[in-house]
Amino acid sequence: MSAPQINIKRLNSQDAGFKETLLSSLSLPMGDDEAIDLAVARILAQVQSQGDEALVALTKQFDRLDVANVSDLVLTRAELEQAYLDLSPEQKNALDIAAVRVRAYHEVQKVEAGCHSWEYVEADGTRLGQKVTALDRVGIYVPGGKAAYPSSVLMNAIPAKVAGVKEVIMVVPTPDGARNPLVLAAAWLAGVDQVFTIGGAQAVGALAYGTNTVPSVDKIVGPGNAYVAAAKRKVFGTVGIDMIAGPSEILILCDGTTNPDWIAMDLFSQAEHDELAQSILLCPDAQFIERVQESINRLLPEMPRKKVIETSLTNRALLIQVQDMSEACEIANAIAAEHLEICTLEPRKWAEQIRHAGAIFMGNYTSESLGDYCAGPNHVLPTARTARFSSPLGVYDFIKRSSMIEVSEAGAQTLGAVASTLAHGEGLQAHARAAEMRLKK
Ligand SMILES: NC(=O)c1ccc[n+]([C@@H]2O[C@H](COP(=O)([O-])OP(=O)(O)OC[C@H]3O[C@@H](n4cnc5c(N)ncnc54)[C@H](O)[C@@H]3O)[C@@H](O)[C@H]2O)c1
Ligand SMILES: N[C@H](CO)Cc1c[nH]c[nH+]1
Ligand SMILES: [Zn+2]
Repeated sequence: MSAPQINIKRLNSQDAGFKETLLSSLSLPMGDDEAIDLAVARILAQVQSQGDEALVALTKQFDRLDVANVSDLVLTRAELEQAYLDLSPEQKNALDIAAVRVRAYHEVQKVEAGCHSWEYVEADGTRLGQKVTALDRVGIYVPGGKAAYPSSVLMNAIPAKVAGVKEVIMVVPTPDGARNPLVLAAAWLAGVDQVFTIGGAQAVGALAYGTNTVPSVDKIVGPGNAYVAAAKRKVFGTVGIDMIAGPSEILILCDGTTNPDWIAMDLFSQAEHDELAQSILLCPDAQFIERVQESINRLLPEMPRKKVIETSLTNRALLIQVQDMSEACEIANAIAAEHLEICTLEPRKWAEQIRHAGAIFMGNYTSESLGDYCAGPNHVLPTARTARFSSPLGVYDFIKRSSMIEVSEAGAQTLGAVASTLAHGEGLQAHARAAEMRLKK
């Protein structure tokens, strides 16, 4: 019996109106849905006014977890450690290796991405510089509605700890009370300081405003669904946020030299996250696109998450025939995908033409899924075309900079004259006088 045909939208870059059709098929940034916005505003107000009591009620309502007291939503460090100790040797080893690799990458990032203080001294002795300090306390949101994400625990907590954040507070929903042992173990391994089993907008509200039990934080990071995204947008200003990371995306550029089964499975790998996830293939070879479609049809029925994958592929995926690889790169820059795989003979050559992508995976052996778990770079990445202006979560998200200025007596003479002239020009006499008073008579 032949495999059922999965209906995936086909486009050709030569079609009339291709660019418009493509752009209108891409994901929109999350958090713009009016009904969700309203629901989230109510939840945040409830958390702000009722604190712990609201957390208990909302966790019962949305996660079907009925606890008598908010203390039942707290996980102790001992529980986290026990979860780690109870892992199978294989799981422990995999988690350890992933944590070591993620830490190593972010240690290098801390040095190379300018996450250190610096200063220089001018000829007259004036010192100027930048002081870098880690945030005091951050909240990490670990999604848990449709799947459990131990890898996201590592990706959020490790860079925070590498940056020097003293307190990392984690929230993770446990629908129906189901705690994922790998999530708890990852929290222990990454050095998370406190964990609360709460999720959604109520968890974001608790971290932003604080309750008697949940401490308020300075910044909230981590991906989540539309409720989490809307809540993060709303609390921004009270606390910092990293970005609004939406449903997963993968864009594959392939010259037709890769095993089509590999391409099909890589498309599945992001589609299986969410019905709203988006998988796109750009390829100049029409016959190869047919072979990928055949692989999809044959491989999908054996996937445990085939329902989610099929919905995502039929509603959101695109198989696009392009003129050549150069055009594929141009289109990839317009899409600005979260994950970009370049499955070609000369991946580095094409990567040079890419300006916009959250993460670029080069070569046939670099499946995106390696990056999700253990390559080392962060898997929390900009989605919905925001890679045009934002970057992966990193050590730099957990630090801030203060400008340092120490003007010498000699420096005050030259700078004082300049400041005085400009201040008078702005009509700000006190500014001028403050500079002039320091001038030698
Ligand atoms: N970019 C990344 O790094 C990354 C990593 C992992 C997951 N993801 C994405 O994160 C998302 C995770 O979503 P999820 O749903 O699995 O978990 P989630 O933890 O983000 O959301 C679950 C919470 O949503 C709230 N909620 C659900 N329905 C609600 C309703 N009707 N009203 C109010 N609140 C409601 C509940 O409080 C629940 O605890 C997926 O889109 C996935 O693709 C992204
Ligand atoms: N691909 C997700 C980010 O879009 C991250 C992830 C976690 N686990 C598996 N995948
Ligand atoms: Zn993934």
